[in-house]
Amino acid sequence: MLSPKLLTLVLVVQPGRVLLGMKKRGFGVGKWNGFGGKVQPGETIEAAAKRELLEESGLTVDALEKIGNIKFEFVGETQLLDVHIFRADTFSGEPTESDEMRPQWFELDKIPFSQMWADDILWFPLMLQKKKFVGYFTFQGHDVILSQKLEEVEAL
Ligand SMILES: CCc1c(NC2CC2)nc(N)nc1N1CCCCC1
Repeated sequence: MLSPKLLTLVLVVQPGRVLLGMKKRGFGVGKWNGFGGKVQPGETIEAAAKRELLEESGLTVDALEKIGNIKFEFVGETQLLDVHIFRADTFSGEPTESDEMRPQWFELDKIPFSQMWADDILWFPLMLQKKKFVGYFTFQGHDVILSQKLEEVEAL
């Protein structure tokens, strides 16, 4: 079995709103999502999360809070995706469009879940309540969830 592919995802949250990016190319193009991507060899997961956030949104963060870990299996593919999810409540800089992402603030009652990965509507409420969670999703293609496990945890 291949080792899981490590990925990062950062949600920047301010009172009453969350920053999402419209993915302009590559994996998940056309979806709103947090900011993230691959962990490079020799890089910590947290350093990768900060790097990807800066590259994709122009924002710099001091503190990232580990809030979730979700593993994704796609039927017919051997590589598991292992997404480490972080929340940032403070940042510096201005959200800036990049080659990858077009950032936009969304009020918490207007999150565009129909244009996001199908898992997001399930764990966003936990993230917004500052709960910690672990999950395992089996997808058929990119849109159909065949099985899911999502549980709150005391610590990650
Ligand atoms: C792992 C894919 C994925 C996802 N679920 C997909 C159906 C499996 N959900 C959300 N929000 N972000 C995801 N990535 C965050 C890290 C960068 C790549 C996209």
